[in-house]
Amino acid sequence: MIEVTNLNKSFGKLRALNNVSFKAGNGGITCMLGPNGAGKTSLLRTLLGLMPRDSGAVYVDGVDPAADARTVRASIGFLPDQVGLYDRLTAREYLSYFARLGGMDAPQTQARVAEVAELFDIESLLNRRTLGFSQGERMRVSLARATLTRPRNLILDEPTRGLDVMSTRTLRKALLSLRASGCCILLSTHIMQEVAQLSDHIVVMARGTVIASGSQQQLQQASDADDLEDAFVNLVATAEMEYA
Ligand SMILES: Nc1ncnc2c1ncn2[C@@H]1O[C@H](COP(=O)(O)OP(=O)(O)OP(=O)(O)O)[C@@H](O)[C@H]1O
Repeated sequence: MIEVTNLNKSFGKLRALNNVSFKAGNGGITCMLGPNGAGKTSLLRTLLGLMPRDSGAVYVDGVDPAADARTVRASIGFLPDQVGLYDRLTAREYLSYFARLGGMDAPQTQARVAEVAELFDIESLLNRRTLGFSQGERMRVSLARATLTRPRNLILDEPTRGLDVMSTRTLRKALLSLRASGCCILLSTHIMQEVAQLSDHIVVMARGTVIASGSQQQLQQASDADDLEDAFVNLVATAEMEYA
């Protein structure tokens, strides 16, 4: 469970996060939607304690990342906006390394790597060095790493970038199965179809502020739109007009 209240973060004069508040519950998928520069990545980084906030409260399973970043990070699987693999390692070595870091012994590591490889359909990649992996292959290995330790919370920054239709479907299936197991999933994306198919709750951001939140139906009703894309465009346009 992730709870954010009145979160603020500025870079010099630029207010990247402006009184942001929302909740992402367990056993649910919360999708964060926003135009470029809305503050989505800044928000995710602040939640992990990777970036200090100026003010406001953040709790992940009741723990403040500013007070105990270690505990919070141990409870979160994170897919960052830039995924980096260790090029000299095979995908199996890479995943095993993180499993061991997460406290698994050798047999547990072997079993869990096999499970996530199946979940993200990367069995055929396991024995290849990650150097030269395609964007989609890198992404699937990174998603497998993010879920390795069965985190109670999963934070994904644009998880479908670079994925083809089949891989996107594999990801969708994996996320729904993680949701069913009670995981709190928070993801940022630009892809409306993904939000429409996955979200239990949507948080729309623009210019560092939450401008709307609710179910897809609630957002469409609030903005008098027939589909999510129109709702999003209407909400952002209204916020931009108010800002101007
Ligand atoms: N380290 C930083 N230093 C200065 N400005 C930053 C920094 N990180 C983010 N910003 C600025 O904060 C604002 C929010 O950026 P952020 O990356 O959080 O947006 P985003 O919603 O993730 O955008 P996108 O969809 O383009 O990835 C932008 O104006 C960005 O230029």
